[in-house]
Amino acid sequence: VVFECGLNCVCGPDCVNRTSQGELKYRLEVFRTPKKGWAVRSWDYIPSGAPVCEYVGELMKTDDIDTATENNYIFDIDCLQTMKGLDGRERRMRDVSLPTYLERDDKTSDSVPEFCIDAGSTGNVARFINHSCQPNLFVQCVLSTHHDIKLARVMLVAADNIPPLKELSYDYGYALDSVMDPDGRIRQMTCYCGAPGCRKRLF
Ligand SMILES: C[S@@+](CC[C@H](N)C(=O)[O-])C[C@H]1O[C@@H](n2cnc3c(N)ncnc32)[C@H](O)[C@@H]1O
Repeated sequence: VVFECGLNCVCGPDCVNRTSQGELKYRLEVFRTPKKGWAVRSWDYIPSGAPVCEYVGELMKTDDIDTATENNYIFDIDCLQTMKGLDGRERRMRDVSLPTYLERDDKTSDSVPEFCIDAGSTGNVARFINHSCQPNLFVQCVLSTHHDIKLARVMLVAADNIPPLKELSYDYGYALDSVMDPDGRIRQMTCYCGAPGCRKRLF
């Protein structure tokens, strides 16, 4: 998690610890793909490590999402699960020692994200960024005005130097067979990311 200055800090908007805040720095274009619907690319070169855009939408309790209606624009705020190694977006933190308040325990209440961002009816360009099994963006949780990790802001950050017009993508982080329809049947979605090591399915 990145801690940035925010509304409660006495520094101003020019503070260097507000890297992910402010306007979009790159000219992003939404374009149509043959198999994945809409997608996003940048007209500008994006250097590795640069924050590209925030995933913006309506903050919702995950339990309040209507699962009967298809909505492709839900982003689970799974920073806590990722850090605790609870089937989060990536399991890279598993062998890293965590602060005691994050130590893994058996409480199942923390095993699923409590909140999500629903960009179905309102959002920004981030809602059109597709999944790739070999992505050029990564998900970075950011805390600024508060320190509640369950409500962290979600930034998409360049994982590589990205040349102009290359499609932007991040790993949606689904475990295979983890998505069910309202009747409890496993849903599957074919992945068309085209990466050499493609897992062939989003979920
Ligand atoms: C957040 S939206 C991304 C924008 C979407 N392509 C659109 O046209 O609005 C997520 C949806 O895009 C599609 N999608 C994203 N990445 C994909 C991929 N690698 N292969 C196939 N479909 C993908 C799936 O339909 C997915 O549910």
